[in-house]
Amino acid sequence: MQPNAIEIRNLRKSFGKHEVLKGLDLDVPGGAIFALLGPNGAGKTTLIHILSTLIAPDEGTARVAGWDTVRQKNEVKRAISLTGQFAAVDDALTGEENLVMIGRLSGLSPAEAKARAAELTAQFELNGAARKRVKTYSGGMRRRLDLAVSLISPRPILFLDEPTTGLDTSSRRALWDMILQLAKQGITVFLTTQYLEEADKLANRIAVLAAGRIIASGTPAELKALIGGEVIELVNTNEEVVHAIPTSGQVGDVQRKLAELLPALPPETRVRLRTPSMDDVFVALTTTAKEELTV
Ligand SMILES: Nc1ncnc2c1ncn2[C@@H]1O[C@H](COP(=O)(O)OP(=O)(O)OP(=O)(O)O)[C@@H](O)[C@H]1O
Repeated sequence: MQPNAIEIRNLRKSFGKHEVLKGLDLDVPGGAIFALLGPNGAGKTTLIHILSTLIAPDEGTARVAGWDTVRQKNEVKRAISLTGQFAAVDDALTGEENLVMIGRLSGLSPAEAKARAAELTAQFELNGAARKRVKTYSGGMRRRLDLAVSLISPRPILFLDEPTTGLDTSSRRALWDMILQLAKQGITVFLTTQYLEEADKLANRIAVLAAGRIIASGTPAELKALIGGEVIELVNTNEEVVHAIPTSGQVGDVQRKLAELLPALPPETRVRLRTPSMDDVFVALTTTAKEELTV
């Protein structure tokens, strides 16, 4: 088994009095396509910014590729690609010129940069557009170029912040295929999305961020079991649900799942078992996400 690509422990972040992340714990296995689901303002981008060293947490730790995001920033940066952040695409240049320029900035020779640009324009189906200025690109082409640019020098972990927001269905599916191909090459993909369907199609691990906490996590099948199975809810003294864990409801399964969590739980945590609905699980998600759920 590969080690975890990302390990987050008790991560907290506030902006002024607004507490955005309220003590996150999360592991992302190496080689996974991991989807972080959550409504607008849940803190998804904030978490990506912490993981990619752009901002520091107030408390807790995050390790990316084994490196601490505060104390070992440079090592983290060398292990990750971040779409649309480190690599600013210049609208006045063509797609190819952008790729060559970023290739040169990443230390490739002119010939290597040209070769890598050609490879990436083919991989991201931008052949026809490579010689056109980026300002003439559609939203889908622009996203594909962003992704290509971030992959000029391949890194083991790729962050994609809402990669398909605003894209039409066919562009979205084309981008999903490309993300799946990257995962086949062994890249760990950490993406955020507001679309449950997207997480379901792409990801092998999903976590739902709402009100500053991970309210549910697991494989897509486990999350779906939340709809039809039972849910163990762990509730803190403020009546907040701190964990929602899918279970068959049988005594052995409940016992095993509680035993796994027990060492990390404050003793005053209360346990309840309930029949879930999709609305319960994704209660904090946006209307858009809820529409996707009913498709
Ligand atoms: N630099 C900042 N200063 C003040 N508040 C901020 C800052 N960055 C984010 N926030 C606030 O933190 C909250 C979480 O924002 P964030 O962008 O992380 O959410 P998100 O889940 O990515 O949302 P979206 O889906 O809308 O992109 C929001 O209420 C936002 O207004």
